[in-house]
Amino acid sequence: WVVHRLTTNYSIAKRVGVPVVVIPVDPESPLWMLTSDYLGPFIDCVLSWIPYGSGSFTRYAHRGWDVHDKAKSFLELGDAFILVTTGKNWLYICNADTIMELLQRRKEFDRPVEIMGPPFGEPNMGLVWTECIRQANEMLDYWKGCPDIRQTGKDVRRFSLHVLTSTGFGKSYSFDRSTDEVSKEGGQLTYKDSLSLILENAILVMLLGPNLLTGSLQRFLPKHWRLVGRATNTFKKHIAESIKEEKELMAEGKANKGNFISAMVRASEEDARSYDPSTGQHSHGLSEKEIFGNIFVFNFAGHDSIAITLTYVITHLAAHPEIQDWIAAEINHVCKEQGATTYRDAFPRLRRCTAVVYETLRTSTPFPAVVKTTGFAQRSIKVNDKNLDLPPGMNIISTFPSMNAHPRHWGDDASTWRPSRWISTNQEDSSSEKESSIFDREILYTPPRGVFMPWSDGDRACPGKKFAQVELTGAVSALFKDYRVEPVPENGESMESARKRTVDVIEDSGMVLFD
Ligand code: HEM
Repeated sequence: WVVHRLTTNYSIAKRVGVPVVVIPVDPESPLWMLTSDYLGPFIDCVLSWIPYGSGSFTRYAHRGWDVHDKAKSFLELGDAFILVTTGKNWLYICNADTIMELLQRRKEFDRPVEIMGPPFGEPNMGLVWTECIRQANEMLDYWKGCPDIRQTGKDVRRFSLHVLTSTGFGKSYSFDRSTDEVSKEGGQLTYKDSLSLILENAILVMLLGPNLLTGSLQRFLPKHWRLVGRATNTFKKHIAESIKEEKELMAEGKANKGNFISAMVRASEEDARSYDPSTGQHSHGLSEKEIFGNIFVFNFAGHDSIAITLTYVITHLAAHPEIQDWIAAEINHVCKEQGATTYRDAFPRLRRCTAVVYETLRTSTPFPAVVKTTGFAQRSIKVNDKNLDLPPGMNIISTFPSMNAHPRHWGDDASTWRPSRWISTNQEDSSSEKESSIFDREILYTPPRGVFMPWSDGDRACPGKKFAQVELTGAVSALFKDYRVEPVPENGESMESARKRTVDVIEDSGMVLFD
């Protein structure tokens, strides 16, 4: 079967006219997804003893291979190549124009799965800013009490969860770690506990589905799965109550609560009142199930993405004390000397802090690719001057880590983490600018369209882009205003070698399905 699939897919791929690489597995198979993290290193080890070891299997069979490979494959094979697997054929693209075209021709190259984004308006950004500064300061207070911090991951996830519960649901929690051990056995789960359990077990929830976890067969499931089922039920109840409250406020003509769920309920109610004269149809607004789905997507998409990026930011900064001083000078100027602390005053001026976030997303992006499909039809796409005819059922991958590391766009030091590449200084010295400091004349670089897209682009781009920029810039400014981070040296190790080890840890990091 494997040989039959591979030869069929290979002959289809060959006709497209770009280089072809073959791997004898299906990266989309659930079995391979669950086992590849464990089997991958073992297979690598076995294959390294035979001549085939340096070939395509070890290089391309792991999920997230492009995170480590960066631009190498594209420098060797050109801007497009096809990975033939026992499942689909995957066309990998590292070309800004082609990627933009793919994202814009949405009707032809849709996403394999449809999901809808909730509203992310500018009015909510002040709330995001206030909450992320508060959470970052409380996280800092907690860290100040620790002799050294061996693991930031858990704390940063807590930070990100709290920003979501506050902005999404109007529930503000203190960072306090002593409330970690809530009674999850018999007692009532809070909104935060249930959301946290769902997010930590999101793969389980998606694989088994909420119906199985909460239905009549629930009592036959393992204890932990039952707890996740209980969390799913409780979460739904909290959302239902919140929707009801918001509708009552609306009916009484009262102001909304200023969080995402209320924004979504109101947008949905307005939509339900609208009438489309061209079709003669009234819109139905969003059902409770759809609002629940949107809230889940909002939380799922906004949780780990922030936690992963902030973890990388802190780790990069630990290896680069000079950049900590560079951003501290800006934070000092904007927040202390100029007294700008609000979203409107401070965020647009903290360009160096944003540059640190962008440079981290460039070198260690949490979303390595956007996947499109040709669907049921034959499509064509241009890569440089060549038109490629693509067969139905082919996946097309725009690989961000490769684009982000390509010397064509980022120069010879593309693989170096250097936030200053994002900042230029306006040299003009008009009379009104004489008083202004260097910080006020700095400009944040905007790369050409299609070159830097951690949030994707086009009409299916991340709706949380601004949310993420505000939250991450706010967190960096709060954490590094008065404090510095440095690696903890191991026995007898110099600080220089500890910093080098920190960079190695980043280089060695990658994607895993479970931790
Ligand atoms: C550094 C942080 C983030 C990055 C790099 C990021 C990146 C992305 C990307 C690349 C997509 C498109 C995925 C695809 O097309 O397959 C996406 C979708 C999405 N993101 Fe983000 N995101 C971030 C933070 C957030 C935050 C904070 C939120 C919400 C608070 C959020 C909400 C969403 C939602 C709801 C979608 C799905 C949109 C849809 O289906 O139309 N994201 N994100």
